[in-house]
Amino acid sequence: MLKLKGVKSTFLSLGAVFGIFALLIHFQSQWQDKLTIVNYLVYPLLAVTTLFATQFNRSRVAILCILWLLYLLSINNTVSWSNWLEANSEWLILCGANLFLLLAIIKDRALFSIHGISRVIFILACGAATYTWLNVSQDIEGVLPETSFWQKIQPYIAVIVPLCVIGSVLLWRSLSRNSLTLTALLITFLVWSFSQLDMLTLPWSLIVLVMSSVYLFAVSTDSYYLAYRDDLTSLPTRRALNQLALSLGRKYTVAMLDIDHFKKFNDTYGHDIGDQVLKLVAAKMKSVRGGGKIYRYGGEEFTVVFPRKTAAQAIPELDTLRANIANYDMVIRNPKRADKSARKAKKSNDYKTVNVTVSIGVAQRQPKQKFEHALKNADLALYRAKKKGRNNVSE
Ligand SMILES: Nc1nc2c(ncn2[C@@H]2O[C@H](COP(=O)(O)OP(=O)(O)OP(=O)(O)O)[C@@H](O)[C@H]2O)c(=O)[nH]1
Repeated sequence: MLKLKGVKSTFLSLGAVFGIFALLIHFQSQWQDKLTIVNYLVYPLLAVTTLFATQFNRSRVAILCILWLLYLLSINNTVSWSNWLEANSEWLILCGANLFLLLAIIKDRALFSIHGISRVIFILACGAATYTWLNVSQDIEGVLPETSFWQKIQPYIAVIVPLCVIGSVLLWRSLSRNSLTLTALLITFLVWSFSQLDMLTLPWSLIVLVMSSVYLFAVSTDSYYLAYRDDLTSLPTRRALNQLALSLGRKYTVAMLDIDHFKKFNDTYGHDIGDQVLKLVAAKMKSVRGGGKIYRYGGEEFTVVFPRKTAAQAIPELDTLRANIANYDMVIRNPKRADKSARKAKKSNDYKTVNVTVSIGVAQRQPKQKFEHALKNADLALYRAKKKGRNNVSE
């Protein structure tokens, strides 16, 4: 299934990178004489990106950088296989595309381990499979019907048709996964194919320089998300909340939200269903109005911060949120079929509907008060909300 975030980030990234290439082509005269600097810069940048990617366990990006490095060395005739590559351009373009597809399918695993060896074997197998395909495609071309339709298609069977298939798979994976690494692979594939087919005419060192920057951006953004986003709910974590606290002004309101009787819920339905409920509550919380910023504080506790808002302004928004959650019939999949979408599960009667309520404690920051103190007051207010019988907002 397509993910809205995946669609957005894929098209934004594609637009940004191809926009940069368009600008580079447009202003060619301005940088032509500085190409030697680019030629020197690209190698250290590739090395830094490889180290950075390895450090953050993004082995696929590290492999990409190593492949680019080998390619640059081969086109500069510094390695022994340069001439062979030049004579086998069809193999080169298709093998490159197959490698990007392979990297989109395998997982990020530590490079310096048994997985590193398996990656090398996969890459060699990719090269061999490409070679076999090019031979087989010649046989296919030989047995095609003599009709004009097949004769028109014939020149494209060996390279263009596989490129279109690979491009479609990469596009689909990027749109449906919301992963910057997959988007970077899609961009790499497009840049590689367009350049090899002479549709993008820029020096390779410049292309690789731009691509290395794209990888650095992808790895650092992914790492930021890893550190500041909660894995289960995708909400920012307590670490991100502490970061926000540093930039808050004098006036703000903090709310602590806790799911009622969640231990009993877990005991009744199991931890997996508890996890699904946490996700659904988090998704519902994202709809809070009034500029509320949502964080997963920990466990089944969430924090909402309303910058520049008084408690009186925040409470109606929080009460609407509380009511929305209480009235929300949550469709829960059977955890054994967690791979199925809720809609499919609904069709097959393999679902149940559950409801939860939440209690919310609110505190407005008092003059000269630190963020931790305001948070503590919100926690005390939450305690009062629980005492009052839960499913309410207390100040
Ligand atoms: N499924 C799941 N459960 C969690 C997670 N984090 C915390 N919990 C559970 O949340 C429950 C919290 O229970 P308590 O703090 O005793 O409170 P409660 O049952 O919600 O009761 P009240 O807060 O008094 O209404 C515990 O059973 C935790 O195991 C999580 O990530 N997933």
